[in-house]
Amino acid sequence: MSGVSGEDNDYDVAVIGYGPTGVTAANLLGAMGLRVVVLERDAEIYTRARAISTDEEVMRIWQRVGLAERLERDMLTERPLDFVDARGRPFLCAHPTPRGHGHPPQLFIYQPALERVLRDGVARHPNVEVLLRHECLRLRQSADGAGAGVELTVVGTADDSVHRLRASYVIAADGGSSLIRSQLNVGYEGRTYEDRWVVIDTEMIKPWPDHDRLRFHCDPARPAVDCPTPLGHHRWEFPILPGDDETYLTTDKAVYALVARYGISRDSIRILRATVYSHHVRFAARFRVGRVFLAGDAAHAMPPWIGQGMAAGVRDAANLCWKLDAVLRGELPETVLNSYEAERKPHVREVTERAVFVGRIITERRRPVAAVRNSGLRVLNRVPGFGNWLQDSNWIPVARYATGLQARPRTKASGRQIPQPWVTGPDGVRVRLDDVLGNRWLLLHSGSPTPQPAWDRPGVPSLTVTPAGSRPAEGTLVDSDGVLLPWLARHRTATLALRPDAYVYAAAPAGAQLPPPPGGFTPAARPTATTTQ
Ligand SMILES: O=C(O)CCc1cccc(O)c1
Repeated sequence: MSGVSGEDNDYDVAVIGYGPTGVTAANLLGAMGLRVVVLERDAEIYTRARAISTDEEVMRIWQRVGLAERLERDMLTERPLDFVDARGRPFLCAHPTPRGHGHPPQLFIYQPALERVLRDGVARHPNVEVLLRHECLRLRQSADGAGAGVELTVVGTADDSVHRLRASYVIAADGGSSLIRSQLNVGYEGRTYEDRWVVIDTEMIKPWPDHDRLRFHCDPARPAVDCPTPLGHHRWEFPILPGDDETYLTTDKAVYALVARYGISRDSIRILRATVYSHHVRFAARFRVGRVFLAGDAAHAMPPWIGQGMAAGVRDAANLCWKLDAVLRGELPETVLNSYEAERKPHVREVTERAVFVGRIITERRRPVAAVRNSGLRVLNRVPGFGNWLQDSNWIPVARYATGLQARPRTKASGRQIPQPWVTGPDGVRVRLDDVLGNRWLLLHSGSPTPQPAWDRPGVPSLTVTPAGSRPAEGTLVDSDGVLLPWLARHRTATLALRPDAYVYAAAPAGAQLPPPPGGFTPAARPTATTTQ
């Protein structure tokens, strides 16, 4: 399969780091037909992986590369979440409800299994070359203009071979201690928490009561995370307190002593690994240096309390990859790549602030404050719907871009991602919305479409949403679940210009003209739908 560039050792995109961010980028870029090289220092999937959850928006991204259904088979859904006091009594309970992205709202994962499926997904793309045990020693960017790109000096650590590769762009997804970020001299400001945590992955041998719900044990003496993870696993996390012997705490003996407090014995779990981690709040000073983009933990780090660290990296990959594809194909000017940081950084900051806030609730060590917390939240929790409100509207901040790649003037719909209900496509088949949208620019109308001459070009198809019960027809999609038309009405919109990531670029009320497309916009026609599960 040929990509945009042609020469051997000459790639459209080099992805450095093959964790969840890198492997998602490789899947997205691979599906776009670009010529990609992935460089990964390690020989195997990292078994001491950290993430244990993901969410519906991230599943929507993996749906785009045809992997959501397969991944979900290895995930746990519909698991409630309790904050419990030192005696195990819940004071705050939440059962996540969907936000309308077409997937379960919260899914627990076993990261090594997830990465295996994502890597197998990359193997579908002969245009993606994966070089394990290869490290990028040096990057050199050549000046803009014809032939501009990045030269990578790469060492194969198996045989110390040195290679020179070229790529038009680089995605550095090489983790929190990113060598690429250091090479670029980009700061990584923020803080690292004093308390380190021992993170324990176990295999469940015999279930115990409440083994299948996420519980934050908000015990001021020693808080703990106790979380079901799929494929027969269970995760525990405990802080290392002043006076603890860190090395001892990772031994089986110490771990069994820690979990014994929750009635768990050697008959219930087998310890797979216990690793010590620090929590950080950090942001790269810049997400872009010329043709190199920092993504995932290389760009930002947050504490784990709302299960969003990995998700943030996957969102980075999704935001960046379609823009790189458009620029490489000459469909959009290079300047749109600045919108990556403009869109991602504010959202990551907001999510990080939320994680910090929730962490404060969980890890409160002052007994009197913890007592007030418990009784106050217990009262609030009895207010009907509070738990769900917490999950729905305030738990994980929704990405709504205030700046970035969107038209002016902004409308109520601008910068939002359209929900993803099930719809009936033109061929009468019931599918998720994105499978009809097909990862491309598209105009979506309700009612009788107002002609939009500024958008009239082959690469921007139009679809009209018709009410549930309508007959499927060419150029329409039936809002069979009754979600899209009310959403458009609520956002005072009759026509939307959607970006390939299903975010709203521009919106107009009935009879009005959309603002024009971005400058230099020359989209090529794409196939009708690109994703099948
Ligand atoms: O502590 C962790 O590692 C993550 C805990 C977590 C997982 C999923 C959702 C959530 O709110 C927290």
